[in-house]
Amino acid sequence: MHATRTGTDGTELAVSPEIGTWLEHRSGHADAWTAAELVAAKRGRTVSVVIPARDEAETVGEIVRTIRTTLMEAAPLVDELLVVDSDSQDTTAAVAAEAGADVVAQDDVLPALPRHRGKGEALWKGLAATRGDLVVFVDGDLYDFTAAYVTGLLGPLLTRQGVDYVKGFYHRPLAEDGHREADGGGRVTELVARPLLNMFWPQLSGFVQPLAGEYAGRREVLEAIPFVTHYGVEVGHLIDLVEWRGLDALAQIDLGERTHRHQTTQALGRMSAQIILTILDRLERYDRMSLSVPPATLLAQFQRAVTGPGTGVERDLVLTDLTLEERDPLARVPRDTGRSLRRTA
Ligand SMILES: O=c1ccn([C@@H]2O[C@H](COP(=O)(O)OP(=O)(O)O)[C@@H](O)[C@H]2O)c(=O)[nH]1
Ligand SMILES: O=C(O)[C@@H](COP(=O)(O)O)O[C@H]1O[C@H](CO)[C@@H](O)[C@H](O)[C@H]1O
Repeated sequence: MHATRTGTDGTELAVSPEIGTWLEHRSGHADAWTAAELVAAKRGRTVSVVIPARDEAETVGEIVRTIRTTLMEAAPLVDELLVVDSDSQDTTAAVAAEAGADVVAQDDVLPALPRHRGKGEALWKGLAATRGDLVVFVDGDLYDFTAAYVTGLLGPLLTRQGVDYVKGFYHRPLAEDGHREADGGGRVTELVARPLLNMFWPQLSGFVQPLAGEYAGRREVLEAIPFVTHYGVEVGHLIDLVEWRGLDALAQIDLGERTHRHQTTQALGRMSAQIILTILDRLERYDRMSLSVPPATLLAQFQRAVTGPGTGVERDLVLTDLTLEERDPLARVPRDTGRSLRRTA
């Protein structure tokens, strides 16, 4: 990829040489490795896959079956497959178990700790409940998941030196109600995360999908960083890791195309606010900005009235507490490490 472009006024624009070099040698494609090659590359290391799932009964079963049949039975690449049931109100847990996953309720992991809600909480609990040396995170709402998602993310971790964390990237169509916009997905990425990361952590500007829900890392690194409990978890990881390990310890892999269940615009508004608050928190944490007045954390949204007049604007008021909560690095949390994994040669 030529990391230069001509600006609107004809001037030559270019990403920094660091980004250009990183794009060249820390980006790759999922097809670069076969499962058999990665099994041979394990050399005693074990692999866990964690799927956070809240009300994903429609899609989680196929994802689990794909991993179990192709990456556990046909090739012993994945040693542990865990679905974290994150307060589902549907049959997610039963569907996942039937398809062959281990299943744990989010609140049943480290139950003595205070409870939190959110995706990051599900991921942190999944990390705590597994033992693999390498951990792969895959969302449970994917419609076109393939085993290459997992082999692609594991490739750099099993075959490259110095890589601690690998993000997936893909084309993200916006497909809903029979309408499909080829690259309309990743709305929070394009409208919120990418602009802010480019402004404040330009070294991360080479990530095609900084919010991708498919990524993998080395356990000792994943257990050394905090997990924001809500949707700020991905952006929090990227900032914390680039500050701690440096850009060269991060990689990204082309996984092709990804379609998933899309949330409403208002839900993405809440997600955006959580991501913005996470970035503001990191700006202060890394001494890049000091806010004389801390941001408010109550989000007021308005939706078409279903309960009749009450707000004076003929709409229902939806209030969300966006207080940033995060789990400490798991390495600091005493826990039963009794569960071990069979280590293959
Ligand atoms: O509190 C939560 C919120 C989300 N998720 C899961 O995290 C993944 C990504 O969440 P979502 O699809 O809501 O985010 P999006 O992909 O729309 O940004 C999905 O498997 C969700 O079921 C979860 O386990 N707990
Ligand atoms: O990338 C995005 O903009 C959002 C929303 O995606 P869509 O606009 O619904 O395709 O999805 C991602 O963001 C979440 C917050 O980081 C992640 O948890 C999701 O896994 C990821 O799909």
